[in-house]
Amino acid sequence: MSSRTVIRGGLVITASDEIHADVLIEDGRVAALAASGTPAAEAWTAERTIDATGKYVIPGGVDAHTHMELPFGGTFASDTFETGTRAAAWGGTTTIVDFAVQSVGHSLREGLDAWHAKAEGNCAIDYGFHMIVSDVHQETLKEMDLLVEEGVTSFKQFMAYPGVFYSDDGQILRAMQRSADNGGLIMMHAENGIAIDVLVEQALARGETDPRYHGEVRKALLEAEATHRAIKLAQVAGAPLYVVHVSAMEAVAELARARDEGLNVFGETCPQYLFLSTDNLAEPDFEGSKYVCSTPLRPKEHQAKLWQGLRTNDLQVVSTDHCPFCFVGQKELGRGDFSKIPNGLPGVENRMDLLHQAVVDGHISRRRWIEIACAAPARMFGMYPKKGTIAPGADADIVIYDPHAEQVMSVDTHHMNVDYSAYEGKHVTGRVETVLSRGELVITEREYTGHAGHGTYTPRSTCQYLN
Ligand SMILES: NC(=O)NCCC(=O)O
Ligand SMILES: [Zn+2]
Ligand SMILES: [Zn+2]
Repeated sequence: MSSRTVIRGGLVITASDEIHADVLIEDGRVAALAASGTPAAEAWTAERTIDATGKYVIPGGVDAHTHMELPFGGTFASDTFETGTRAAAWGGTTTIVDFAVQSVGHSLREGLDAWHAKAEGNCAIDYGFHMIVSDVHQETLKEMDLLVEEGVTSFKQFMAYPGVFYSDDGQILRAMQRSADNGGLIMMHAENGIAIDVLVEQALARGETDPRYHGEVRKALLEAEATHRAIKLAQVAGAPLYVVHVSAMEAVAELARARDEGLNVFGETCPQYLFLSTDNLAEPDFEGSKYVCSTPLRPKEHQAKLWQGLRTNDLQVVSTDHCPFCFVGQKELGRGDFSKIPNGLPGVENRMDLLHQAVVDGHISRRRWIEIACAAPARMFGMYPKKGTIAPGADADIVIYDPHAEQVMSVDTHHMNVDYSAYEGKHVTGRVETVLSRGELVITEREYTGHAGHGTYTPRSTCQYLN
């Protein structure tokens, strides 16, 4: 028995088009689009009709950087796959790509299996995995080939966090050479962690223990240097490179230079770098700890260069790096020593709204909003056009978005499992009203109607964004 839904009267926005169209959904997929009011659209019959008059009809968001339940600094990110994917749906995101972790001394397979076990049966929306590679040796390199074949086509390496996730330049080069052969995409956490650890030690010895020193020791120049080094290593390996959570304007300049040379080098930034700054890190009474993440928040003047990079396509993707830790009991682990504050911010629920606010503020166009939040991440990580657009054959992952609704972001109203909002009190225009995931209603006129276990694992093809 086929099931049909029709969404009528909205403005359908994709990365390439804006059209007043009705959307026909059949068996979880987009079956057809037709201009609203035309005989073709009027002829459609369906079991369910959703009125989207005066609303936007947009692809569900694709958040390609989340860390549900990530072990970090002696604790775990506070959102589970159940709570985190539910919150994502509330915010108009219908696909996440989370990071499975290889621990040192263990195989990629063990890490991936553990992350499958955490996610399976618990997700409200679809999910895929990247693999964090912390221990590069011959077996790991062979396993990378197998993972690419089974749909885990991207690998994160860290130039930061010595002794935990860190890879040295030789390990990075070997993994890049492997990905040049097997089609994988290396995602780089680009900060010079060895130099940063020296600065951390020196700051603490001077008695500089407050959260704001986290931002001071993790210098923009050390992000730029690592970005430059990663680009050169990728060039030597003949591999593409995706730099995650870019926050420094000097790093954007490195990416822009590489792209001008025609290299397959890509960059992601996150809402926290676009909307927050070192002013937040400097908030008194340890409140600054709520804003500790790496790369760190930068002085406000970096924001204009990030917006510019998003407009010029020197940055292609905005993901959240959602990695929430509660203030009470988790961020507090770093009272008296900023280096012990677990790194990460909540945001999986806020991204689509914040980027719509960027449209309202004139930073980006509506289509660029959909490009950087839906289409580009889907293409970058091998899920397009199943995810990231509204077109015949695509999964019916669709958001009905009210562009005129006003909201105030707050811990009192959000759905993430964390005891603060990084955007507390921020007024934004626009709000998610209804969300469909593969044609099923997950949010219905601001009520949660989804369920854990609806979300399925999405194996991915290799990067679809290469020159
Ligand atoms: N970004 C951050 O502070 N925490 C999550 C781990 C990472 O992405 O480096
Ligand atoms: Zn990182
Ligand atoms: Zn991350």
